[in-house]
Amino acid sequence: MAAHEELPAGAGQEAIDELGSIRQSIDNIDAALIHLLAERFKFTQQVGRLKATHGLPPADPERELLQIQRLRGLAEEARLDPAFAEKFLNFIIAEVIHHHEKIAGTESANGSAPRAAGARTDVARPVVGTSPDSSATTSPATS
Ligand SMILES: C=C(O[C@@H]1C=C(C(=O)O)C=C[C@H]1O)C(=O)O
Repeated sequence: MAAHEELPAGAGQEAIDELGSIRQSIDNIDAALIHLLAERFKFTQQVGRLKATHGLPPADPERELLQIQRLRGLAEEARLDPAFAEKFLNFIIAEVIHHHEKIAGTESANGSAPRAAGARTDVARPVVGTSPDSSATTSPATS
C-alpha cells in the first residue's frame, strides 16, 4: 500500500506504522543488494577482460560448482533455502558469462557462446534458469 492510499478497513494506525517501518528496512536491504551486485559486476567485468586478453574461456564450471557448494552451506547456516541460493547464484553467473562472451566476441546469434573445441565435457555445468523464482518449489525465505 502506497502512502497516498487510504487505510484499508480493519487495519489500525499502529499496524500501518509498523508495516511502513518494516518496509523501510526492506527498501534499505534492496538498496544494499543493488550496490553489492554493482560491485560484484565491476569485478567480474575485470575478470572478463583478463580472460579475453589471455584467451581463457568465459565460463569456469569447476569454480561455479565450488561456489554453489559454498553458498548452499552458507544458506543453510543462515536458514535460507539452499535451492534458492543456488538458483540466485546461477542467475547471476549466467549474466556474467554472457558479459564475458560479449567482451571476448564469442557470442553466437542465440546469445550463448559456441562450445570451444577441446572444452571439458566431464564437468557438468549447473542448470541455469532464466529467473531465480519461476520454478522454485520451496519458499526462499527459510528452510
Ligand atoms: C567471474 C568468473 O567467470 C564466470 C563467472 C563466475 C561468477 O560470476 O562468479 C564464476 C565462474 C565463471 O563461470 C570467474 O571465472 O571467476
